[in-house]
Amino acid sequence: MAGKKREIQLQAVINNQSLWDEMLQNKGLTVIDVYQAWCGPCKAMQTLFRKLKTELNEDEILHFVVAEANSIATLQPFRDNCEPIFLFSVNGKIVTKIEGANAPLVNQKIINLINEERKIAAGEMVRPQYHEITFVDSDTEDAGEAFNENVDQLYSIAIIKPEAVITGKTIKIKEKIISAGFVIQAEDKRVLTENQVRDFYSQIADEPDFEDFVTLMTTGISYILVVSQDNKQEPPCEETVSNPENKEPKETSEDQHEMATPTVMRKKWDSLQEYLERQNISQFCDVEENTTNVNKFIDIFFPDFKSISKLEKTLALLRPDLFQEKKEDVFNIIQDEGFKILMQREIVLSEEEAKTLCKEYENEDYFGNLIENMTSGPSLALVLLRENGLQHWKELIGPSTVEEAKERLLESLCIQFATKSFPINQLYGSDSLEAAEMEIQYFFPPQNTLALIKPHATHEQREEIFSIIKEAGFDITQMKEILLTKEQADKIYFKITNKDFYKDVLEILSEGPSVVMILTKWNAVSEWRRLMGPTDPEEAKLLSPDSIRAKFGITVLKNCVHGSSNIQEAMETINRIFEEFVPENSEEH
Ligand SMILES: Nc1ncnc2c1ncn2[C@@H]1O[C@H](COP(=O)(O)OP(=O)(O)OP(=O)(O)O)[C@@H](O)[C@H]1O
Repeated sequence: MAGKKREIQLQAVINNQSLWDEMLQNKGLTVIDVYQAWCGPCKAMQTLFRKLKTELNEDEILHFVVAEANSIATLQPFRDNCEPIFLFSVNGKIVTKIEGANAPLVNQKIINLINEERKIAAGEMVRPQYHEITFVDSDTEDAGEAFNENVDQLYSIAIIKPEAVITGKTIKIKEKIISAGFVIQAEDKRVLTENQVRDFYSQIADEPDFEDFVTLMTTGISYILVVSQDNKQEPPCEETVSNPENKEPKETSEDQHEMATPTVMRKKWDSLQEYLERQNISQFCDVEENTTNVNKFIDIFFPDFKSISKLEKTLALLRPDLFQEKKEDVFNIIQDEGFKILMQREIVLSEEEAKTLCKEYENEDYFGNLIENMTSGPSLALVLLRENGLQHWKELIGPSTVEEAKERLLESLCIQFATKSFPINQLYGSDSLEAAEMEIQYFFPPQNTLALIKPHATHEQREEIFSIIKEAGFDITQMKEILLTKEQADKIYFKITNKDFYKDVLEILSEGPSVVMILTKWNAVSEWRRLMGPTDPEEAKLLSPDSIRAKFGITVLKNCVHGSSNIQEAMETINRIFEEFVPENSEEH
């Protein structure tokens, strides 16, 4: 069989360089599943490929192949890669790659590229100038950067139209988007210019009432969202629809209530457009998913977006001696180098943790002393953020041992902060983006809290609170707008239902819909309480003038927001209000 191209079910097997070169002659899109001989092609994705093959029905321009990394010279950089890799070749050029069996991402990429091919074939679009990607060996020093190139996040642009904004549907639409596992990466509200409308809606420019449509779109505020698939969250496989009969959206309050129920889930691999259509809300929100157009509109609406999305997080650690003696010096350097400290935490490492962190030195004479030193007092763990942050921190701190730094990097922080008794770099930085993610999860495990924006908060105040939440680094993991009946309110305020003032709390809550959210980040419960400020807005104004209650609270009852008091209460209320929610964090299972 070696050297022969063989059709197995839907994927051709490429197992030598000449078959690879031959494959590059394919017209249209070829999806290449790069596999390792020892583990075989990715079985989990076969179902997706089969589905797409049938649904798209494009035998001439859609091909699937499996290629064995070790036997093809071009694929050498991927040898021994543990994760599956999917390459996308268009007319013989590898235009992009996705690491990991991320079905929604792969699905969307294929649909986008095939849609482009169809448009090109129909003369509706000129073939873009593809930038062919280069493969970098994951063992090389550039691994961090290479990984960054590989993270092929797929974005969509969604425009919530003025008629939806003015009739108060914005939050409900955003709530649906978030509940389905999409992530709103950026948003802006503005009155679109005529040119922007014409550009975004160029495909319907020939329709007879287009000019009226342009007028409508330019006479009120629209919301523009950049939405991505949440890579971490697999949407549920099966669709559960709370009320399948209700196909026609209505403008009534009943409709609003229907839209607020979060029980309609995204089908596996739905695109944002498909999802909104199935939710009967696509008439309020238009979506652009074509990669080329999305990039263009991101540049127009969010010119800083790309530089922001290049920001990298890394874990940094100041070992005990350095933390005690020179913390300020290190902080000054961190600031001067343009890093933002996202989180920081003092931690006394257990022996086991120190041994895991210092595993690379376990055969050295000094290993015992090293572990003793590492466990002797608090270390400081930091999460740093900066463009190219991971690599930059590694370069700053230098090699992991003083001996090595003396040989080749005298200007490194390793030398600057070296002590006679300690042969190891007093500073640590993650080795790769994957390692950084795991280490950050370890040192800063995410926690969930339940947050509420009370009905009296105005639309503008709500928006400002969302900005404060984002700015503070929370993820809004779930969100719904609901009228809190007594039954619902009891689930949140179960600890105060016997208080005299509880009837007043219920009255305040009955004045209109509240926004209920699950906020997620390290230390979420106390962080959210800190952002809220003291219960009484008057006290908040004195003690915490920047807090939400100081800014927007009116009275103790109308204090704008609520948050769980402790982790236990957060877990209980989240379970009661978001019954379908399964926390990712083991601490909360
Ligand atoms: N003495 C009071 N009189 C009137 N309303 C009160 C009083 N104490 C609390 N409340 C209202 O009840 C809500 C819940 O009370 P709780 O004792 O749980 O307050 P909290 O933990 O300080 O704040 P929250 O739980 O809202 O974050 C408060 O946010 C406030 O609106």
